[in-house]
Order: sequence, then C-alpha cells, then structure tokens
Amino acid sequence: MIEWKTVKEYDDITYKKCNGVARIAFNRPEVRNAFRPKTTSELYDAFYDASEDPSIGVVLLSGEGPSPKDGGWAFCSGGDQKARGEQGYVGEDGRHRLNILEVQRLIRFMPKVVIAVVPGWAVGGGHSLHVVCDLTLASEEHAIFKQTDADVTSFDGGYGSAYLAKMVGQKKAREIFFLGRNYSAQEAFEMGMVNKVVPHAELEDTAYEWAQEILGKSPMSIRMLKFAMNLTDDGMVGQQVFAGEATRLAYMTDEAKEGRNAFLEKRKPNFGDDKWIS
Ligand SMILES: CC(C)(COP(=O)(O)OP(=O)(O)OC[C@H]1O[C@@H](n2cnc3c(N)ncnc32)[C@H](O)[C@@H]1OP(=O)(O)O)[C@@H](O)C(=O)NCCC(=O)NCCSC(=O)c1cc(O)c2ccccc2c1O
Repeated sequence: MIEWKTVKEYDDITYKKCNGVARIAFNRPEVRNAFRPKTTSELYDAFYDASEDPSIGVVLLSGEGPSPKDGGWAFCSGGDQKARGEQGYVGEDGRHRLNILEVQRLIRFMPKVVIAVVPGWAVGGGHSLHVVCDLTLASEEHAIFKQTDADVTSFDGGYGSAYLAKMVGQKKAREIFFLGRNYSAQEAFEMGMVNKVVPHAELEDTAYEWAQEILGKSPMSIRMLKFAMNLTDDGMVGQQVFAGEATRLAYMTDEAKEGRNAFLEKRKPNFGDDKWIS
C-alpha cells in the first residue's frame, strides 16, 4: 500500500509524495482531464517543486478518474477547447497563453525521471505530454493514444510530433498525426512509445515499483544519462543542460576551489605543476 501524502491542494491537479516519488495528476476527469491555463500553471508549480526537492528522484504524471459522468478514464485530452480564444487558451485573467510548452520543457530538462502513467485517453496535447516524459506505462484495458491536433488546428510542432517521429519512426508518426486514429496500449507498445502495458488495477503500483527501482540507482548517473540522451535532439540547449552538469562536477575539484579562493584572497591562482592531465 503506497502512503501518498498530499503536498499542496490545487483546483485542477492533485499533487502527492511518498518515499522519494512525487505524483502529479490531472484532476478534471469530467472533461477527460483537458487542461486550461489554470491547469498548466498548477502543473508548472508542482513540477517545479518536485524538481527542486532533493528528496524526490522520480515524478509520476497521471490522470485522476474515472469520470463521475460516465466512468471514462483519461490521462489527458489536451487543451480545453472551451478555454480557447483567438490567440491561444484564455486564462481567468483574460490573457491568452500556450504555456503547456513551458511544462513540457520543465519535464524535459528536470534532472529527474518523469514517468507518464496513462490510465485512459492520451489525446492531443495530452499525447504530447506522454511523449516528452522519460517513460510511459499504460493501462491495458483503458489507455488509448490519439492525435487530434490536425482536427482542431492546435498543433505541437516540437516534441509532440518531431520527437515522436524519432521515437516511432517517420512513417508511423506521420500516420498518427495525419489520420488521427485511436491506438491501443499494445499498439503503442509495439510502436515503441510505451514501455510496458499493465493491467489497469496494477498500473499505479507498477509505476511506483519502477520509481523505487530507479531510486536505487546513482542519482548523478541518472541525471547525466537523461541529459546525454536528450542532447542530440535538443541542440545548443541540450548542450547547455548537459554541460551544466559538467560545470557542477568541475566545481567539486581542487582546481575550482583554488580558482575561487585565489579570487577571494586577491592572489594569483596556483593550480599546481601536474595539472595538464591527458
Ligand atoms: C478525448 C476524446 C477522444 C474522448 O472521447 P469520449 O467519447 O470518450 O468522450 P467525450 O468526447 O464524450 O468527452 C467527455 C466530455 O469531456 C469533454 N472533453 C473531452 N476532451 C475535451 C477537451 N480537450 N476540451 C474540452 N472538453 C473536452 C467533452 O466535451 C465531453 O463533455 P460533455 O459536457 O459533452 O459531456 C474526445 O473527447 C476528444 O476528442 N476530445 C478532444 C481532444 C482534442 O482535440 N484536444 C485538443 C488537441 S490540441 C492540444 O491539446 C494542444 C494544446 C496546447 O496548449 C498546445 C500548445 C502549443 C502547441 C500545441 C498545443 C496543442 O496541440
């Protein structure tokens, strides 16, 4: 039995933690967990907290359910079409935003593993979110993957499509976007965009077990590996993020301490005679 503790109360999401794992879940099951600007702001806030918390190593992203209206399950059905204005999705403050992309970047660049736990529909921007997560586990009975971006003229030209093509191949990614069909968890697994198909009743426990297995690994290795695997697809930003970790490691050397101390003591640094190792 996982003893989740609520970290903070939100309107559109739930946010809990337990033994090194954070669980963030969409909580609008009556609209298949569609996101509006309030949802994305809350998601960003929770992901930022999980990213900054040194006791958290793995984040699960899921969807609460089932729907009280019809019992349907969803991970996320993308942008709430009722919140769409003429320049984006309109928040309570009347401003137009597309800030799900900021959430995507936080997932992509956080030095922790993010697992999409898909209990039902993963559609549109919800599909893109599972793509950007490091791993995906899907409900055997209820998960359905679908891209409707080209139906509603709200398209993800970044990770949701181009990175998906790296994952499942160009032809399959184009089929997913151009035809907008439904794919079962098993079909998504066979395409390479789902890591494991799990009986619905075991989905959360399996995600938690995977998280605990990852938490047993070297945190430094996990973050370096995540950023190394991101690097080739992320251009200069990927290099920046990966190199940031190299800088952090450099800070831990005697050389870095000498450089800092020499500056503070207003003297020339002495890095030693045998500093040019090969
Ligand atoms: C998800 C579905 C395939 C589920 O179908 P099903 O038949 O099971 O359920 P219903 O259709 O009856 O839905 C139940 C209930 O939920 C409401 N609902 C579902 N999805 C949404 C939604 N996205 N927005 C608003 N409301 C939704 C539905 O109206 C029903 O309510 P009732 O009151 O009538 O009971 C199917 O629902 C479906 O196809 N949904 C729409 C999926 C969709 O088109 N999503 C948007 C894609 S675009 C996107 O997400 C997106 C957002 C961004 O912010 C971006 C930003 C930058 C780049 C790209 C972005 C982007 O692509």
